[in-house]
Amino acid sequence: MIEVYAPASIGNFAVGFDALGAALAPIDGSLLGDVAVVSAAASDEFVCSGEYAHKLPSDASENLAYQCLVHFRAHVAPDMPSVKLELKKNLPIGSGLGSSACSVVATFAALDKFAQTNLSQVELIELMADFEAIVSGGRHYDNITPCYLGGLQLTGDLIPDKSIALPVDENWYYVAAFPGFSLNTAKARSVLPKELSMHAGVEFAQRLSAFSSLLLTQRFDDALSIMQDDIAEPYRAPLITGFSEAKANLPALGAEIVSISGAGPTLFTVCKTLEAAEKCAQWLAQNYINEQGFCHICKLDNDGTRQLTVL
Ligand SMILES: Nc1ncnc2c1ncn2[C@@H]1O[C@H](COP(=O)(O)OP(=O)(O)O)[C@@H](O)[C@H]1O
Ligand SMILES: N[C@@H](CCOP(=O)(O)O)C(=O)O
Repeated sequence: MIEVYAPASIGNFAVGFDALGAALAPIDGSLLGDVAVVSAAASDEFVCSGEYAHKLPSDASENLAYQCLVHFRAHVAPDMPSVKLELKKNLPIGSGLGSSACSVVATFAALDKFAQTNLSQVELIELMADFEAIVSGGRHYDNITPCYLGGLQLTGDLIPDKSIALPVDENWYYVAAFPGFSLNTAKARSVLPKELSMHAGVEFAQRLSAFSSLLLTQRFDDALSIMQDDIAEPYRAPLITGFSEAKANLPALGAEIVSISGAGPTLFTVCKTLEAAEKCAQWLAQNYINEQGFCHICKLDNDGTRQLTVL
């Protein structure tokens, strides 16, 4: 049996629409992500369990993890012995935490290990991105590569091997608050403008390249000072009840920045101290999340996707 965990991630990371993403590790040691378990069976079967399984279509053929298994058997490893695939769906759907990417990454990574197909990193990343694109309304790697590789990843087709890891200040804390309602990624992409002005395009390129260079040269405070999303946040904020209030209130509690995680409705902050992160988390618990929501103080998950059990 192979059991693989894939962590939640913050797509866009404010300055890198579709190009920057970070994997999350709650500091309380809990696992925030999906798990795929592959074991030998008499014939191929699929089971979806976990807290959010009931939010997914009951027909297995509509579950991305099952679709990954069907593709893997047909096109990657036709000789693989029959398997039982169990997806433990621990992340809410349409949350802005890279939920669909988590399922796809955990499943392909587990199947690759079980069948010993030894796909290259780039082959796996491409396969994973193909499947996430089925539901998200666009092909982007900013959940896939941080989820798979861990850390903060600058990512895309133009980038050698699809991804470059960027350093962050080890003192930074990330508060991720899921308000408890869903926002479909494809819908949140549909409200974005189809074109950027020349000015906006130049500014986006400047901001992302400066942010990356500042991180790479350890100028972390300077990087934070330009961490802002002018590309997606202005269009998506109206879709997220409470986001504008949070953005207005959290800086006074020590949030260096407040932005939307992925397509939302999860929001995230970057804080320089645990004390500030705790104050932000408390405010968010009282003012942003409902009974179905949750809030985690996190560091980056630098391990990315990993095996939990091998039997
Ligand atoms: N294993 C899966 N995990 C998440 N979503 C899935 C899965 N299988 C199918 N889906 C469907 O894909 C869509 C994912 O919605 P999306 O808003 O892209 O989620 P997220 O942003 O959380 O990844 C939903 O319609 C959901 O029913
Ligand atoms: N770059 C994408 C990220 C979507 O992340 P998700 O977690 O909401 O699926 C976008 O902004 O659309």
